[in-house]
Amino acid sequence: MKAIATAIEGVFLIEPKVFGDSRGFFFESFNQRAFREATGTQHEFVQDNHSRSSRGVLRGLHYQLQQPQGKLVRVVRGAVFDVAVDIRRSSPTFGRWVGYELSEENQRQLWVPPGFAHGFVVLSESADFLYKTTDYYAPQHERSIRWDDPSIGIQWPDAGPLLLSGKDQAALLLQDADVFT
Ligand SMILES: Cc1cn([C@H]2C[C@H](O)[C@@H](COP(=O)(O)OP(=O)(O)O[C@H]3O[C@@H](C)C(=O)[C@@H](O)[C@H]3O)O2)c(=O)[nH]c1=O
Repeated sequence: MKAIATAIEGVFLIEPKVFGDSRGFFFESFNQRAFREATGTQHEFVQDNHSRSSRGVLRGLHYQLQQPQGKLVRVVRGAVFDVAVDIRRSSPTFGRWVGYELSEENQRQLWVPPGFAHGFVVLSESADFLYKTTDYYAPQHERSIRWDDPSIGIQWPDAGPLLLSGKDQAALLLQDADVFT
């Protein structure tokens, strides 16, 4: 696998080594030793999640204020534009975002460390989104920042009419949200 540094330190775009042959393909979708070496971290993953969404579904921007989760995310069907926003107040990149298309075709993964808000929008008819997390789901600590917060200025690609959960429609602006120190 190849871990490509992004504009935000600690966030990596990961390209697995894919072995194609006449039967199809094979790749290691997660290898703890390779992941730790590539990212320089010692994280342990404790939960795997799978969501399915249709075109225009936007989930985000989510984080857990306590029990913050690092997330290793990928798409096994369809395509999404996936975004990580640095919400660590003391970080030199506080409020900055990076975004990448992750798809069934490019088989890319994004490593979103703890301390970031995360979200994605679905670009294909449907998308199956898989991710590993470094801490357990803790709904009482869940928070959501507005996907269109002008102070963050994420340049979302056009995905047609958007569909958000009630929770995400009621999300806060970054300036009003509790974030990490
Ligand atoms: C995230 C999560 C949800 N749930 C339940 C709660 C709820 O009834 C249902 C749907 O939850 P949500 O609406 O929060 O799902 P969703 O909007 O997909 O939330 C996810 O969005 C992406 C962007 C992330 O980064 C994730 O960490 C997570 O916050 O699933 C769990 O049981 N465990 C979990 O880990």
